Amino acid sequence: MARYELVKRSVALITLTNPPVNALSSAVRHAIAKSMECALSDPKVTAVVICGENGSFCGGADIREFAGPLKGPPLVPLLDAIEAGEKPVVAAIEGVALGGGFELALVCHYRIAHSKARLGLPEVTLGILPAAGGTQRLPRLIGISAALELITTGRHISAQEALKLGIVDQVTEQNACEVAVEFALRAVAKPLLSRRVSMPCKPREIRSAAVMGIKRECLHGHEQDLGMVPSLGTMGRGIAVCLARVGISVIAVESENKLLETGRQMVIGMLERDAKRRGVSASLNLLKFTISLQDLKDVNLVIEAVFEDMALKKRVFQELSKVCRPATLFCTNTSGLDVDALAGVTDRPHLVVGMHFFSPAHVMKLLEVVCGPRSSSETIATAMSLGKRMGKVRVAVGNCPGFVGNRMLKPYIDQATFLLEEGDFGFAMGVFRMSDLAGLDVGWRVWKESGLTGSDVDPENPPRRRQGRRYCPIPDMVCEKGRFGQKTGRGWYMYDKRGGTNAKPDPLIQILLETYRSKYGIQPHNISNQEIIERCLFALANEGFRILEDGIAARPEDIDVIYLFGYGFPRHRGGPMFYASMVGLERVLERLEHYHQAHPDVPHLKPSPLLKKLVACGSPPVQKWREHIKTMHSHL
Ligand SMILES: CCC[C@H](O)CC(=O)SCCNC(=O)CCNC(=O)[C@H](O)C(C)(C)COP(=O)([O-])OP(=O)([O-])OC[C@H]1O[C@@H](n2cnc3c(N)ncnc32)[C@H](O)[C@@H]1OP(=O)([O-])[O-]
Repeated sequence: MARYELVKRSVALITLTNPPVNALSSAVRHAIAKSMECALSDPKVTAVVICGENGSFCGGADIREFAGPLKGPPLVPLLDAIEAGEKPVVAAIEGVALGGGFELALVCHYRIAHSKARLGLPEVTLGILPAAGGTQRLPRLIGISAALELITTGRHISAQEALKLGIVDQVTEQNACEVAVEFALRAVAKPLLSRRVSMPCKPREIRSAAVMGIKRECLHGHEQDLGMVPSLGTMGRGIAVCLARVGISVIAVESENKLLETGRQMVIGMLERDAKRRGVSASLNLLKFTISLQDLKDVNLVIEAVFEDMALKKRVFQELSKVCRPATLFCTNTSGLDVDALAGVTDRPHLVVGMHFFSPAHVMKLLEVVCGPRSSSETIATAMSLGKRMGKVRVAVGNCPGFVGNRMLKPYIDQATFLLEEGDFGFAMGVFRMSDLAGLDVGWRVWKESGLTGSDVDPENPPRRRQGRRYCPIPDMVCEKGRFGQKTGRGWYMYDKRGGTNAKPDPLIQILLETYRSKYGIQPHNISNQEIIERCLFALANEGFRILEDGIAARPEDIDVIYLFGYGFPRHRGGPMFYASMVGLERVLERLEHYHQAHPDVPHLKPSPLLKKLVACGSPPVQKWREHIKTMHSHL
């Protein structure tokens, strides 16, 4: 029922022989157990390959034995023992690996599939669930949502899809068994721990990383030849410094020699100042600067920090897929773009993750690690552990526009814009100062991309409303005047120079406001500090409740950490969610209801269902909110 032979002098080849589909009958299970015992105890054997006779790996539990009592060794402990063994086991999958056959492949440390192979967990079609570890191992390998889809539909997938999902390590057109034997020989010296799918996920050790950025100016004109245009922008420089100062070798990518030299000097200067301050020597020998993407072929990980433009980022990842080794992790430093859409253009979606650094990256503590639906647990664990090594406060978040921090910022800024006043709440800076610092053009571009403003939008039809809700066009008007904030020396405030930080009220903004109000017949009235605080901060927390409901953040404390470390939320207030609990959820709900009634065209003021639910449950303390949240993100 299984043939055992030694090939290439050191590989134990176990061939299942139970026609027609090598199902796991009691005799087959018995033969596998005996063969594994031989392989693990024979010192000549350094690796094992399991395959099936006649071009079929294994069709699963033997349906013909379903009616009778269980005989022979049970499958689960047998599979656990294969996974736990100290010699690498490679599955050579030809034909089918279904049900228990797929589960057998999942306990092997590596999986090689023939291009025509099909894999799946069809148990649901028989009215049962996978019972030999598939429901546990598959989600660990490819994430809950992808695994759940396969388990609940029973769908068979092709070898190519299995490769994309990260289920198999290699697809071959040749004899899968022969390829697997060669693969097994190469796997002999490698550590097995991270290959055991059922074991807790271990992060990879990152020794070398590449950081690449593209300046906005490079967006147009050169885009056809991406290999030539990468350039180390502000974020890229900060990230390179963070990596080098913790002992990781860094290749920083620039687009041309002139930019390369400027970038090199800036990074070296930053590292030297940092080392002096800390009383250590600067790790300059870890840095390499290049204008060739080919130099990235051997790095463990790439952090892409190009200009925030989806088309551009996609092209970068397509190029990286061609250049880098298949095992290289790809991280995108984006402040809100769809990480999964980027993963989708690569040849390794499971190795793609978001790393949202905050500017300046070598100073700001916060790092949002954005888990795409296809990011593998190992990829996320590696990004989290790399962030830890870089001294960051890491928060794993889900993938949605703006993730956690920037998604919550939108209703907060909206309220401030509607009010056009500053609150005095103890924030490191008010909304308008913060917007000037971040750059007003950033939000303007996002609004244009989402069709809220721009040349295609008629601002008067209807006025002050867009996409069925209230819209304040004043920020657009400020941007149209070329006032992008501190970097242009003018924004909501005026500054002594470009890049200056000394903000003064600008009479021109006052004139703009007055003209605007008179055009639309708006009678300005006094707004109390209390209303300013309530509308801004309760809208902020309200979005936080929605984020919890959507499973984008795992717990309210994570949201608070993001706001404390990334957005200057006053420490003594504990973060927006803790603040809401201190004010009292009932009060927050009552005020939001009040403001939503007064402004029914502002959906962000509508109390979230989770807030209502928590109030209905007697307003439990923050640490108990999790018990009331239905949606849990697979990776958080
Ligand atoms: C602890 C348990 C854990 C586990 O989670 C539970 C399971 O694995 S549940 C199991 C999960 N697995 C499944 O649900 C797989 C169900 N099987 C299939 O989907 C298709 O048969 C397969 C795709 C394999 C081949 O399709 P195709 O090329 O169109 O060919 P075909 O359809 O004409 O079949 C050819 C011959 O193979 C025979 N046979 C097939 N499977 C088994 C089996 N498991 N056993 C025995 N025999 C099996 C079939 O009866 C037929 O025999 P015959 O004497 O010539 O009449």
